[in-house]
Amino acid sequence: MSMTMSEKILAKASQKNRVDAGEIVIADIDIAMMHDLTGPLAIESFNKIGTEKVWDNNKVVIPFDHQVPADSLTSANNHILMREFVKKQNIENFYDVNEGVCHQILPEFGHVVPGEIIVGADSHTCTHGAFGAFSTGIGSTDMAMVLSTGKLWFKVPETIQFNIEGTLKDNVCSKDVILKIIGDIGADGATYKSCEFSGPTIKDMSMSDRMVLSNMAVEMGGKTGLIEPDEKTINYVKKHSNKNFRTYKTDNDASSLKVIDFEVNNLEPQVACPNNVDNVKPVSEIDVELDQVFLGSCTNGRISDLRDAAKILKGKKVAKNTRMLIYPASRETYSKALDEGLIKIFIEANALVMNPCCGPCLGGHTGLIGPEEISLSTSNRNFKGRQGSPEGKVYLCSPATAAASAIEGRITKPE
Ligand SMILES: CC(C)[C@H](C(=O)O)[C@@H](O)C(=O)O
Ligand code: SF4
Repeated sequence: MSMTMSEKILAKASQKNRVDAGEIVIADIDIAMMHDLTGPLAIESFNKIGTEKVWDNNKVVIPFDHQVPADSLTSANNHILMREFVKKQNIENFYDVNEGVCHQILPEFGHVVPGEIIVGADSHTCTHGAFGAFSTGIGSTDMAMVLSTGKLWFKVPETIQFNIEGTLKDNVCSKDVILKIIGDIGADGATYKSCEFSGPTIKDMSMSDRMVLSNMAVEMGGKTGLIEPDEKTINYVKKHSNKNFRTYKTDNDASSLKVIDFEVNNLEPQVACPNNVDNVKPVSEIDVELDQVFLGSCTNGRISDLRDAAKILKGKKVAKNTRMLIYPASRETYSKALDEGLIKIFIEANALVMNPCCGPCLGGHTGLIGPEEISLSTSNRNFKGRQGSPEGKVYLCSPATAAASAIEGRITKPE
């Protein structure tokens, strides 16, 4: 009987031959991730449940990334609480303040493989759908139940498949594709749907470009953001992980499947304007002066993103009245950027290169914007107050648009 990729993975995880959209299942969890901001609450709830040991200390992954290194006594105390938990529970997959953004380091360290169920106490856990895993964000109290039992209930989602065709023009990136999709269908256009990205344009994309699409599935309400594994997926996963895995694909005649077609041959670079992710316009329609440009985050802080930006910034300078902050998404990304001479290009352009972490993305650590300031950002959210002051404004774009705009000091088409 025909099923979607999500249905197949949830059926396997709940030991069933078949599940249907709308059905409630109790699934075995393969990976549970919590970070320095959501971990403390999950641990508090876990302690209330009273279970002595986590269900499987090899399946729990704990990265520190939101407030690293500690920027206040509160975050220092959170870190201490979590390090103690790591020790007591004998959690080997612990990544302290030096490693980088959770959604980047999970695949880098081989925790992500196709066909598994991954839950994270962070909404952008949908990023790992790019590897064909059913991966989704959950709350801290749900995480406490997972830590305690290794299981979680899910309502099986229906699927919207975004079938993307066409060749992207130079300097048009996967970020522009996902911004266009969200602009068209709206911030609630895929609420509780399993979003699936497919078609020839996706086949041509690298794993990092695919991660950008999956990462932003939640910004249109998606439960997850899947991409059918292919040779590129398998090569990446085999390089990073020694886990066994199985791949799944959606049957074209699955009854809960809806397909939406997109053609991207003539797509222009896109920008999401304040204060909503679906307030999307082509970059050529916007003319705004910038106080800050942020290149980084789990959406666009990977090595390919830094390369895209460096190509444009090479030999140029960031505009005088604009500051550019660059946060490589992980230590590995930082190290590659060093080897490839990208960091030198950034420093010579007068950009500020920071440590791998979430940075200004959620306005809770470094690089906040003040009242009336305007930020252009390669991250995924731009609601009021997201990067600091509620009177500040955030525009979202691709790394190429960010780099070109930093040089001009205003939102500019990358050329
Ligand atoms: C802190 C965390 C709960 C939050 C999330 O879940 O997404 C953050 O990562 C974000 O991007 O807003
Ligand atoms: S980089 Fe931003 S979106 Fe991603 S996990 Fe960190 S705060 Fe959330």
